Amino acid sequence: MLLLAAAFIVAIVLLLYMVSPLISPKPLKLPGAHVVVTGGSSGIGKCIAIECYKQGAFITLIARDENKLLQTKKEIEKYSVNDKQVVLCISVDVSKDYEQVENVLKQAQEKLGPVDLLVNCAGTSVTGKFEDIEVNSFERLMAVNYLGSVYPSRAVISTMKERRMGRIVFVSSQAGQLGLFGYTAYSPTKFALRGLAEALQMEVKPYNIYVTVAYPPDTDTPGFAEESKTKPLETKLISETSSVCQAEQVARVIVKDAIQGNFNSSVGSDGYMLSILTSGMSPVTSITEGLQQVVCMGIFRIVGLFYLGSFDSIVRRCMMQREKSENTDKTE
Ligand SMILES: NC(=O)C1=CN([C@@H]2O[C@H](COP(=O)(O)OP(=O)(O)OC[C@H]3O[C@@H](n4cnc5c(N)ncnc54)[C@H](OP(=O)(O)O)[C@@H]3O)[C@@H](O)[C@H]2O)C=CC1
Ligand SMILES: CCCCCCCCCCCCCCCC(=O)[C@@H](N)CO
Repeated sequence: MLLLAAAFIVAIVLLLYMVSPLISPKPLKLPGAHVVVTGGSSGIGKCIAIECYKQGAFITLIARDENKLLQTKKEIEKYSVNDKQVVLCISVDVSKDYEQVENVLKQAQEKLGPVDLLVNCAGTSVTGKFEDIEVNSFERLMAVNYLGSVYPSRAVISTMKERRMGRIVFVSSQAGQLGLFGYTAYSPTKFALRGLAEALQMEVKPYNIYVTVAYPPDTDTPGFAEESKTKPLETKLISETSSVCQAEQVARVIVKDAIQGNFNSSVGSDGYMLSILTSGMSPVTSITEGLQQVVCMGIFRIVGLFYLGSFDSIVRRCMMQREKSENTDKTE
């Protein structure tokens, strides 16, 4: 009986591997490709641009601050691998006006050709307790992190469909896979990207277009330094569960997954577990990935419950500490 079951499983796995070419895309060739990186003037976006440039791509950087853009352009150009390579800078707010975004992307495509890979990395964060976060921050974060990824993607998708090729990356966050203390304004914007990515991927797969969602952990960047200035103690302690990554490392993983057309992109062992655990009904891009999800999801849920328990106890401890110090303040 056991033997029969084992034989059955082996047969299924073999069958799956036989159909695997149907679901695994052909890798994108970066040499000569046009890569657009929003948020390309700083942090993770900058490192993604450098990584692609090192592999021979032509780059368009998009961000608001012109000086930062020019400075980054110079920095990237140090890594050129041939003398034809170009770094184009475009100063625009990706979250304000769709027509403006569409226009600048049209200009970029006139100069450097149709976009082969769009990386939506422009984003920002605000942390704090729900009642302390200003109401307009909820709107602003949704505009920058979510709509700021919708607009550039919407502007390039028709050409990608016509060419029957293209890659789109959405940079979400581990905070887009689980909700944590302090991230009531930020997390929903990153969860939203996942919904967008799943729906879009189903639409464009027959056109040979592949979508990647990246879920980076805390990463050492100017944005992270800014965020840390006002982060609640709870958020800090919870985040310390996993260590801070280098932007170069995160960028390398994202570029590799985008080239391969992987739907999911994660860094580190926590990232791996979270991605398996939260894979839900997301598309699968390799048989091995699917099998890992089937086998590990239950076990990782158990691991996750322990993490959640420790997060709850951090929150409770901080609350008691605060109440205690408020009481001593009163009696003094
Ligand atoms: N660092 C981290 O710990 C993590 C970051 N992430 C995500 O990765 C992405 C990059 O983060 P990080 O490298 O830390 O960020 P940085 O703050 O270092 O860089 C953000 C980039 O986005 C640009 N940008 C911001 N707002 C806009 C806008 N409205 N229009 C156009 N460009 C804009 C900035 O340029 P300018 O201000 O000139 O416009 C800058 O180039 C974000 O989406 C973030 O949420 C995810 C997980 C962890
Ligand atoms: C099996 C389950 C394992 C669970 C492990 C959970 C670890 C949680 C740590 C979360 C850190 C939050 C990252 C947010 C980063 C971010 O987006 C901001 N820094 C942006 O600036």
